Parts: sequence; structure tokens; C-alpha cells
Amino acid sequence: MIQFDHLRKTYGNTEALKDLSLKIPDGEIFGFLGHNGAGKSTTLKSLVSIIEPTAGTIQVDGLSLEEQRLAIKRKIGYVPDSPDIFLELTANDYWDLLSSAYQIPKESREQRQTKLVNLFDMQDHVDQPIGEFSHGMRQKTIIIGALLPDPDIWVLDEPMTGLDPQAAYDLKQLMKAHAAKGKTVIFSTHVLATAQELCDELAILRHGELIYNGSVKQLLATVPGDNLETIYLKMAGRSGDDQVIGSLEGDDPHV
Ligand SMILES: Nc1ncnc2c1ncn2[C@@H]1O[C@H](COP(=O)(O)OP(=O)(O)OP(=O)(O)O)[C@@H](O)[C@H]1O
Repeated sequence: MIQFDHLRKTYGNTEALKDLSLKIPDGEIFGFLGHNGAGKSTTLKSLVSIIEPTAGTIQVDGLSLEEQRLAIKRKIGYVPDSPDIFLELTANDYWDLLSSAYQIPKESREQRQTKLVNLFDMQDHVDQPIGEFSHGMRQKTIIIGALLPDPDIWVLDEPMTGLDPQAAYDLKQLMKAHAAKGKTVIFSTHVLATAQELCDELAILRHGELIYNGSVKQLLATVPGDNLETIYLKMAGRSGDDQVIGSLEGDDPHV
């Protein structure tokens, strides 16, 4: 289980996370939703030790992140929100780098790497620099790297962005299978249909505050007949946008 207690993060004058407390159980797919800038990536980056929270604590399987940082990092596979990293390395060099950080010998990773590379159709690009890849190919490279060490906890920040329908489908199946084994899958998304399809539980953030934490089923039951998009927009969205959209249609910017 992962537990956030009174997590706060400020960047200068910006309060990205105000007082976040929540628990993420094992064996579930847990989704973070929220508008741009709501604090999703800040939460995930705190969990994977990319940033230091201003206050509050994080525990993973009863271990304090502050005290057991390295041991916890080795349990986690992370897909960042941007795949534009290590552009000079080839895909294979990047996977080598990650495998050595996770202390996985080359021989024991080969079988798993081949399966992942074939699944994501990257066979012809293993020795090509990441900088020559399309956005989706970079995303696949990062996903393969994150899953290569077979970590217990997957932390995926908008992982479907840029993936083709086949890769998105395969990743969703992998996420379901991982959670079904009793492991943990945490991801953020703006695609509410994907969240509705995949998530057992959700956290919805607005301006750094938690406005919902609970099961998707419970949330859908609050407004029978509505889908997650409609309910989410009622909770986190703005009223009046339809009027603005209507009035934009009437504008003539050339006058
Ligand atoms: N490195 C940074 N320096 C300054 N402010 C930052 C930094 N990173 C994030 N922020 C601010 O923190 C707030 C939360 O950002 P965060 O990236 O966590 O949002 P998000 O929910 O992941 O958004 P998005 O959906 O756009 O990816 C925003 O106001 C953002 O401007």
C-alpha cells in the first residue's frame, strides 16, 4: 500500500499541492484526474523521488520514502509525462542504463526485453537514437524501459499519450494483468473514457486539492445514467463554457 500524508509542494509562490492525504491499495488500478496544473505530475514525481515535497510524508509498504529511498525506488517503474529524454541514446542504450540502475543483469533481462519490444512493435528501432523517433515511438521506448525491471509498482504519467490504438490497447491489458496479480498500477490521464474503463479507484485533484477519492463505481452511482466525463466536469469543470463556445461560432475575427 502507498500512503500520502499531508503532502504539500510549493514552487515559489505556486501551491501545487495543498494538503494531500490518500491511500492507494495493492491489486488496483488507481487513476489521478484533474485539469492542467491540478497537481497530478507533482504527486507522481514526489512518489518517484524526482521532487522533494515541501511538507508531508509518503510511505510505501510501510517504509518511509525519506528513510528507504533507494529500496523504494527499485520497487517502482516510472513513465514521466514527457518522453523527450536521453535523445542521443539508442533505445537499447537507454534500456541498458535503466537495467544497470535497477541492477538487472543483461542475460536475465533479454527474454523480457524481446517480448516487450515485439509487443510494442519496436524490433526495427532498437539500435536507433531516441531523438530520431516519433512521439509515440519515444513513449513506447520509455514504457518498455519502465516495465523491463518487472517492478511491483507502476507509476505512469499520461502513458497513453501518442500511442497508436494497438499499443494503447496492449498497455491497458498489461496494466489490468499487473493489478490482477495483486500489484499496483497508478496512472494519470485526461481521457475520462480510459479512466472509466480501467480504474478501480480515483483521486480527482483541483488546484492542488483532493476533491474526490473513492471507487469509480461509487462515483458513477451518484448520478445514475451519467458517464465519468459528465460527472467529472460537474465536479472539476466550469459552467458557462457552452455559451462561450456558441458565441465563438458567431465571431468574425477578420472584421
Ligand atoms: N518546476 C516547476 N516550477 C514551477 N512551477 C511548477 C513546476 N512544476 C509544476 N509547477 C506548477 O505546479 C502546478 C501543478 O503542476 P503539475 O505539473 O503537477 O500539474 P498536472 O496536474 O500534472 O498538469 P497537466 O495535466 O498539465 O500535466 C502548476 O501550477 C504548475 O505550473
